Amino acid sequence: MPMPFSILADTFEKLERVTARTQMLLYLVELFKKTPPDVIDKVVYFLQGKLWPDWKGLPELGVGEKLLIKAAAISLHVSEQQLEQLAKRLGDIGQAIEMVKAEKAKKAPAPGLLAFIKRQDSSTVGLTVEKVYDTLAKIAQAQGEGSREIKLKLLAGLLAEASPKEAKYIARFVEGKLRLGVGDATIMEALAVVYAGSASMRSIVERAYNLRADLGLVAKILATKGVDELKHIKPEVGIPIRPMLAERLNDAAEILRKLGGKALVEYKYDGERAQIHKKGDKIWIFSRRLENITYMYPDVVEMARKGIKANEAIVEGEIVAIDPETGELRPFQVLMHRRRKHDIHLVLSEIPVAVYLFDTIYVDGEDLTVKPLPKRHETLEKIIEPSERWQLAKGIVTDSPEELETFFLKAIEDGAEGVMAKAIHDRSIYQAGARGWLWIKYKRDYKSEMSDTVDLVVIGALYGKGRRGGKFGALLMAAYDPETDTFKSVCKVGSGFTDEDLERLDDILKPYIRDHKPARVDSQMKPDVWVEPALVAEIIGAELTLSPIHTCCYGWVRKGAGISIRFPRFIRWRPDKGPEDATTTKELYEMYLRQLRKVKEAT
Ligand SMILES: Nc1ncnc2c1ncn2[C@@H]1O[C@H](COP(=O)(O)OP(=O)(O)OP(=O)(O)O)[C@@H](O)[C@H]1O
Repeated sequence: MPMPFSILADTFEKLERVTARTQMLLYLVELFKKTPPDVIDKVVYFLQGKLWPDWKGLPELGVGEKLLIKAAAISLHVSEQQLEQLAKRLGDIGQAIEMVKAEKAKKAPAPGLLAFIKRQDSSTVGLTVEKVYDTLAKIAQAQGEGSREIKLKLLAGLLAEASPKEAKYIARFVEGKLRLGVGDATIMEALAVVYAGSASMRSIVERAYNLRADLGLVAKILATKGVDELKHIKPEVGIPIRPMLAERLNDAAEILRKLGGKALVEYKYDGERAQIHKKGDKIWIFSRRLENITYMYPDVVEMARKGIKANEAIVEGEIVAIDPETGELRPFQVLMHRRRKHDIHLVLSEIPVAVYLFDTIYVDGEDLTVKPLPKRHETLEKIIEPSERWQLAKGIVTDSPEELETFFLKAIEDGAEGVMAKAIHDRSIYQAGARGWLWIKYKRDYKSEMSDTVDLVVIGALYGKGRRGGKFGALLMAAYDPETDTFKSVCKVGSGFTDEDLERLDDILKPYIRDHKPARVDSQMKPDVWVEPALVAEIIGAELTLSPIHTCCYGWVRKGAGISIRFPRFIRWRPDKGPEDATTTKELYEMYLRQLRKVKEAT
């Protein structure tokens, strides 16, 4: 049974206006109930605002504003100029198209019999989700010579067939501006309700998504084969796995206690996490956010091809910039220059890298995520052929806090960020997508009371004063709460920015500015403009404090108060992190408790 695209357009309209996550969930449940199982993947991709997972490295739509206006003008029989002006006035091309289309429909002459029949016919079938998806996919795949014409024709045809509302959303999708503010976790919860009978089954959907980062695919397996099938999902080469993450502590003895007395302690390299997949001669590299970054590291591809002895494998390591002369480690910022350079081959010698491997997830048919760390490590050692720039992370196994502390100091001296301590007991499995106490990071002290930075998400912006009048001067920042899939306010940060940071702020924020509070944002403080949670920044402050205004951990420590940061300072953007990778409310709570303990010990 084909699914009318109008159902999706109606849902988009509702989602756009929603201000509470519970309501958002209800709309999604309603939508999935109306979705035939064989198109659920497409519906999920539409909700994510994409045609396929980013990591697939498939082409994007490749339709700019100009082409969109041209296609819409053809389909509407109006001039491009006319449409462009209206779009400018409304600040939204989608809305302009909708308006002109609705106006035309009203003015259309009384239909002759043929047109009447045609209209009746198309209104019963109308545009289907499949047709819209397939046409958009064709538009994306049109590459090379003559592709502009093909894209134009396909898009104009699609817009001509659409109703005014459908055309609006198609245009927004094409522009990459279909920002519904629906998080993956909320989609998963709705899927669990509809196809597995209860929201509590979200964890099974989540596990599958953690091992196969393709929510459309996971939804389709669930909808067509049932929840049992999801339980048996294994990693697959070429499909990224959501990475295992670490908790944090700053005390060697406490770290060892938490890990069961004895641990593998490794350098925590300050670079970019890389999940390297190998199948025969083919290599993929995925980032911490599961983007396909293979093209950025042709040198690492070569190293992996030579340095992995297995035929099929998934290994993890940190790519670090090194000094071309001395081979010493260089900081993360140096590596990030590679992201900004267009001609990668030019920077290969300018910014050489080394890879320090620390885990293996899959080797020649064997799913290692369910195996304890010592077994995974042993396998890693077996399949790696080390070379100067391709080796295992430096590490020791220890049960002594003193030894751990000395190793930590040595790591810092060598240019690492600190150490990663990892459990080595029988239950030390690879927890894909989870931040747990099996891995603990111990980072350098930033010489202030607040001993570690946090990564917070921008949810609002405030205009500056004086010299900065009329431009943004401060950001409202939030922590992520995975339980409720919401972003809770922590602090307003207005210092630490360089002049250059401030100059770029307007441009960086622009695509995410909203005229109402985004549905997943939980904040009592009202900024000058709301910002859709998308941008992550690293923040440090003097200390964690209790605040009556901020909603992070509200009521956890004291009734009527949340946790905030005193004297927060911006350190840097974290483009390698998505909003759901930000510091969580629970982490801030634990940091607050530790700080409290330290203060007590000192007095
Ligand atoms: N030996 C190592 N083992 C595991 N991870 C390592 C190691 N060395 C460096 N890392 C990096 O440390 C990160 C683990 O810290 P965490 O799970 O908190 O992620 P994160 O939030 O990106 O960390 P941070 O913000 O502290 O850099 C990994 O994602 C990886 O990039």
